[in-house]
Amino acid sequence: MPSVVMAEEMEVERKIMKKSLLAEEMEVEEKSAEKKTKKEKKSSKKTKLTSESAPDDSNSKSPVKFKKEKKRKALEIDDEEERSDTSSEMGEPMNGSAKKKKKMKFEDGHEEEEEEKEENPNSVSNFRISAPLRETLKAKGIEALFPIQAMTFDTILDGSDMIGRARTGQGKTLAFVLPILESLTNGRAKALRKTGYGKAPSVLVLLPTRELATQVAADFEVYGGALGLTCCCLYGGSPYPPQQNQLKRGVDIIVGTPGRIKDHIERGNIDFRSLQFRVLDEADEMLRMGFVDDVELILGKVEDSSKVQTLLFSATLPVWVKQISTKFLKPDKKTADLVGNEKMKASTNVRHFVLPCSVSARAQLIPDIIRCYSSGGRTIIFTETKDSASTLSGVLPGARALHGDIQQSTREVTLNAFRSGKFSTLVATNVAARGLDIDDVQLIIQCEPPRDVEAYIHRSGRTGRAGKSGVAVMLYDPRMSNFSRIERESGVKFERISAPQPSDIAKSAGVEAAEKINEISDSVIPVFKAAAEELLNSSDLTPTDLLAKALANAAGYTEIKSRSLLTSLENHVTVLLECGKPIYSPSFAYGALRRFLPEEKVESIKGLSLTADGKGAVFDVAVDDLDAFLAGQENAAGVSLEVVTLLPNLQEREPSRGRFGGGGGGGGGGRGFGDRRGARFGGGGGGGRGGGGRGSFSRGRGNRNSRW
Ligand SMILES: Nc1ncnc2c1ncn2[C@@H]1O[C@H](COP(=O)(O)OP(=O)(O)OP(=O)(O)O)[C@@H](O)[C@H]1O
Repeated sequence: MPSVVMAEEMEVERKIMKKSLLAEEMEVEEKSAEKKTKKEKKSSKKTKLTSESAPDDSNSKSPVKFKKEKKRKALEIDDEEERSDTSSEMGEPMNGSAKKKKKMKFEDGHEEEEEEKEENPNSVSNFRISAPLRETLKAKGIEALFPIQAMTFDTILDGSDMIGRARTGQGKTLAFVLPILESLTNGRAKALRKTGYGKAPSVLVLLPTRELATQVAADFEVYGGALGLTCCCLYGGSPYPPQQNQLKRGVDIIVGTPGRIKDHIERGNIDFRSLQFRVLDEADEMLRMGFVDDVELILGKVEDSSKVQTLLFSATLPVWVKQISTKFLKPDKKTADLVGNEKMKASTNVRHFVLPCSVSARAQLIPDIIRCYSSGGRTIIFTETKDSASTLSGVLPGARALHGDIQQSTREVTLNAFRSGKFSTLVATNVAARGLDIDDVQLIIQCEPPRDVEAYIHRSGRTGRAGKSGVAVMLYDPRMSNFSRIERESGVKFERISAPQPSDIAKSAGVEAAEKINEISDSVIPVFKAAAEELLNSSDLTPTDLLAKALANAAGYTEIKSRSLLTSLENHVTVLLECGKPIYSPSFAYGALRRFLPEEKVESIKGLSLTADGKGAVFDVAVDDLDAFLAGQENAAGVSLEVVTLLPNLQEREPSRGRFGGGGGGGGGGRGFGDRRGARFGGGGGGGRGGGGRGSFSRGRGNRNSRW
């Protein structure tokens, strides 16, 4: 699978932009402002750090700080339009050093370009990060901050409320963890932090799921632990006493889900009088899940919220969340938005595919998708319901399920086993959609288009993290689902693929089997030689054909089944019907078939779709019925049937009526039998399911986790 590679020139330009951004911040730190060139100042205007209102300068500000604020003020971009030019290039994490080209002149007069290493402006050493934290980052392989981290670090450390948004896998967690820890140990919050037995917490982090809470708490434990700070994780489904005891002994940081934290507040276990930071991670999901009342109640427990810094992070921030956030954040909050109004909201490190597949063919098809697209890494499969996660995990070899009905202790065991590579296919509901950061997840399969675009963005974002590449395949049943709204709202241009054919998969299995034969010790030859000679002498097949059968056997194949293009069913083929005149509707196509086929055969066809040029219809037929179909056409003048192995352009389905649109919805025209994996369907916008955005969010706790 080709990885997503960025053009070198873009890379260099991006790094220059990043440099100017950092230089902007460093200017405040050091008094070396004069060294900055005009060019840097100009390009630094691309900084997307925005302020909702002028920062309050009234508090004791050093001249240096004042200068910084003044400068920031000059950069303020208040209107959405200006924000929309947020550069995704800036949003891409980069590691190591930037490279620039240096011209070398040789004695004979010829010149050569040489790449010269330049210090990464986002290098950890360029930030106010103390030695123990620097060392811990280094031990984790982190030597430079990712863009969202570089953009928010000083702002948070200097005391501002902040909204942070960057695409999935770009390091939003450390974007709040690092400045909070520095503030508590060396910065503004140090003086106010409580110490000793029974200390009240300084930090509260709220997250939507237990798994995510555990993960973020682990980061606080690793990095905070290096600074002598303690953390406890509070989530439902686990016993109260250990959590109560930890709170009693005193902790610096509390991470958890709103329901359990609220319960602890009601039991009088948490004292928020010393709280200095509140973080809402995956804020939109938490509010959407019906936690809004709990969140409000919890945040409302802080007596003087003007003294507390509130930070809100997510890869998706629908407008309604931004509106709510005004309740929780101060008016002069800053925004670092690396997505902004850019069209592409999902990860740019992921290849996004869609594949037509009927519900009944899923279990057959998924193992082949994994074989073709997982590059030997881990796969997460998302289902819409808990039931289908359980069912699917039961039929997929070596897969395990994760959803809200599974006991918390089992959920933890499952996730740990997946993380540590004990099994490689996790079938999950949306409990695993947000935030989970698991190494080497190469492939995401979504069994059907999710209900909202945010779910698509977060699910597909479980791969392609921290600058690595990944693949997301979304299945859809052409008769039941439609992905045009997700395509439109996420900005993803899906690559249309059809099911990997068993023969393709068998071929690669054959290559693997042949490689393995070379690894087998010669010691087996004397033992098997007699049988081999006997086979050669008694068979009519050539030695090559016999060896091919032996390889098939070694790869576990006794026969090759075909798979249809429309519904991905085994032992089905896809057939193109033409009548010598336009086919305007599916019923017209059915009518044409009825002219020469008995009703039960017509009823047996699957996935009938009209071609985008309006001249044909395609459908899937059982291999056993194919002869009857082809023989029947002889008796129907003007009708022709042809087995196809590449999917033609199809008309976009009209979702509201559950039928196919007639007339010119196709776009692209022509039959377009292109590359099988890239076979494109008719374009056209299509209304999408229900259309429109979400107007409201649910309140109360009643509905959370109900489906997943
Ligand atoms: N500066 C860095 N250098 C290298 N790796 C990093 C850096 N910052 C974070 N990472 C790694 O990047 C991965 C993704 O980080 P993180 O989980 O914080 O992403 P995210 O933006 O919160 O994603 P999501 O939106 O899916 O929650 C993690 O494995 C993390 O350790």
